[in-house]
Amino acid sequence: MDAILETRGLSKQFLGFSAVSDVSLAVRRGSIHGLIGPNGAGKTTCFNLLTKFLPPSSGTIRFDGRDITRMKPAEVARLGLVRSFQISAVFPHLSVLENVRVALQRARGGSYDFWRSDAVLRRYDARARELLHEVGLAGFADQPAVELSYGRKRALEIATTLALEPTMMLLDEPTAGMTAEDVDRIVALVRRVAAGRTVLMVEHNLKVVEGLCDTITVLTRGKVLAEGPYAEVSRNPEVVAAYLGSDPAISGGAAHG
Ligand SMILES: Nc1ncnc2c1ncn2[C@@H]1O[C@H](COP(=O)(O)OP(=O)(O)OP(=O)(O)O)[C@@H](O)[C@H]1O
Repeated sequence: MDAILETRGLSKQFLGFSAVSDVSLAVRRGSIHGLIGPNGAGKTTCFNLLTKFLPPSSGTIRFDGRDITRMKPAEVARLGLVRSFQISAVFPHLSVLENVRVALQRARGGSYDFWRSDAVLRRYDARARELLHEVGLAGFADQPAVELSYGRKRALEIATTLALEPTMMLLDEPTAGMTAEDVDRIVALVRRVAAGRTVLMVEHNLKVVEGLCDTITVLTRGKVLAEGPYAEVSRNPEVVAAYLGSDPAISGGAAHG
C-alpha cells in the first residue's frame, strides 16, 4: 500500500496515564480516512500527535517518506500536512475574501510585505476567489466573516487551509455542532476538497463517517481496535461491544445509523 502517513508504536502518556498506546496506523494516499472511537478513546490526543501539537512519548510518524516525529507544526505544514484551523483563527471583522487573502499571504511568507504592489495583491485576490468558489462561498466574498453561519465559517476555515496547498488535510470533527443541513454541506465539501488529496478526520457522527470514509480506524482506550472499510468494521463484534450503549448506529450492529 502507498501510505502517505504512517505511525509506528505511537504512544502518549500524561503523568503515567496512557492516552495513546502503541498506535500503528497507515493512511493510504488519496483516501479519506476516519479516526473514530468512544469518548475518551484517545482520538484527540492521537490527532494532536499527528499534527505535531503534542510531542509523542514514543513511536514514530512518517509523512510522505520523511520522519516528522520531531518536527514542528509549521514545518510539517510546509511539507503539505495541514491541520484545518480552529474557527477562532478566522478574523471575524475581515471580509470572507480578506480572510482567505491573509491565509495566502501567510502561506507565501508575505504577511508583513505591506509594500506589495497592487498587481501582487490582485493575484492573491484572484486565487482567494478561486478558493472561495471551491468551498461554495463565492457569493459571500464581501461579507464580514462574523456574519457567516456556523457551517459556512467551517467552509471558510477549509478555504484558509487550502490556501496552504495541502497534499494531506487533517480535519478535527468537521461537522461538530452543526445542523443537519450544514452537515450535508460539509460532507459534500469534504468530498470535493478531498479530490487529489488525502484526508484524515476525527469525526463523531458515524453517518458522516460511513458516507465519506474509505477506511476507518477505531480506537478504544488509546489502542487500535480495528481498521478497515466502515461496512466491515461496524460489524466487528469487538467494535460493537466497545460502542455498546454509546452509539445506536453501531451498537445496533448495523452499518446504518
Ligand atoms: N493533557 C492531558 N492530561 C491528562 N490527561 C489527558 C490529557 N489529554 C487527554 N487526556 C486523557 O486521555 C484520554 C484520551 O483523551 P482524548 O481527548 O484523546 O479522547 P477522545 O477520544 O478524543 O475523546 P472525546 O471523544 O471525548 O473527545 C482521556 O482519558 C483524557 O482524560
